[in-house]
Amino acid sequence: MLETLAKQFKNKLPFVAYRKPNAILTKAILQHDDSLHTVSDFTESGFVFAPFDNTKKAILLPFDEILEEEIHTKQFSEINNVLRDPSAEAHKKYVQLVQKSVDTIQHSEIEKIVLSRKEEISAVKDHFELFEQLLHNYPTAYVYLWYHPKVGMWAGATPETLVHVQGSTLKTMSLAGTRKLQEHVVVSWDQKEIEEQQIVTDYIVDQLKTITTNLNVTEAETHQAGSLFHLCSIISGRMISTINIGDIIKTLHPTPAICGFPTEAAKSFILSEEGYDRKFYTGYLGELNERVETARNRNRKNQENSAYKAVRTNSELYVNLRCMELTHNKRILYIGGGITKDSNPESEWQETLAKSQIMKRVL
Ligand SMILES: C=C(O[C@@H]1C=C(C(=O)O)C=C[C@H]1O)C(=O)O
Repeated sequence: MLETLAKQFKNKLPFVAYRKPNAILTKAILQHDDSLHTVSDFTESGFVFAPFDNTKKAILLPFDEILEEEIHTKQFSEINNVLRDPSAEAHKKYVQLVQKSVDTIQHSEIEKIVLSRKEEISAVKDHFELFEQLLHNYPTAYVYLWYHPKVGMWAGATPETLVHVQGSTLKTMSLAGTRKLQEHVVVSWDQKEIEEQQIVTDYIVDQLKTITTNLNVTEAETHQAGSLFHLCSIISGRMISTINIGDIIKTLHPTPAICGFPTEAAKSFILSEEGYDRKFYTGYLGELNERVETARNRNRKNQENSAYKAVRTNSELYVNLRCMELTHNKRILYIGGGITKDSNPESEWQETLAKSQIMKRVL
């Protein structure tokens, strides 16, 4: 598969390759021309790649050609320890921005702001080697490599589901709070992280309660993502009949896990203060309205007969975190974290350093 993707890239044709969490097979979608398709009403079918800013268009790669294969990976080299830390200037700027966010939260209606920064590193490995290393190191993440000649190339290993929809069944996730893996230390959570994650859960439940039935929320549990831990609850339900995946995306994105709360106030703080364009970082990606045939009644004798088959559409979308943009000579890493009234600027900086290691170890 990797050779086919390399050929597609050489011919400047769009593709995406991805492996779902804990899956064996990697899937690839190859587009046969270089047109730039965008989503208009979410009834389209294809692989969606959407930016953080929901006023901007989401890109769609149609399912022109689908490949599926187990990629046997190996660790190429030792973990990359030679990368320099970000500059003192980057540190100072981020700490100041966190302080400004804490001050804003303490003096306004805003409860949470998710701040982020980017870090540029010279490219060493080839794009496909890097993808292989992501696959090798992060079996429980959604690992992807995405390319469009008119947009660029992105790769990531995200722990966060935006939403999965199978027919009318819906499943989403509330993920927040971060701890670094430490040997022989059992993770424990402070009030700050518990509240931070509860803001996300409450928001999702509130957004979904009028458009779903049978809503169920699990207790927050510790969820491991590479060398990090997060607090996570699963929220599931059934969409009412007048609702489609587009309505669900519009109600959920951007969630307080990657934007803040209340959404509009947090978003305008981010757009005016963060000082750079997040592009597709904290956007979402995945299969949109994939048609899946299912046998309607397993007891029927004639299962071949199409009358006994039902077609439903599935969508499986993930939040674009632990990701980077790949240019011919650079890897641009995007990293962030949630700020609340109790955030400590230096700890928030350390959190972004820990998160950046997820990408740095495969560079
Ligand atoms: C924003 C990021 O992660 C999000 C923020 C988290 C936090 O604030 O603790 C945890 C998981 C994600 O929902 C990121 O990884 O860049």
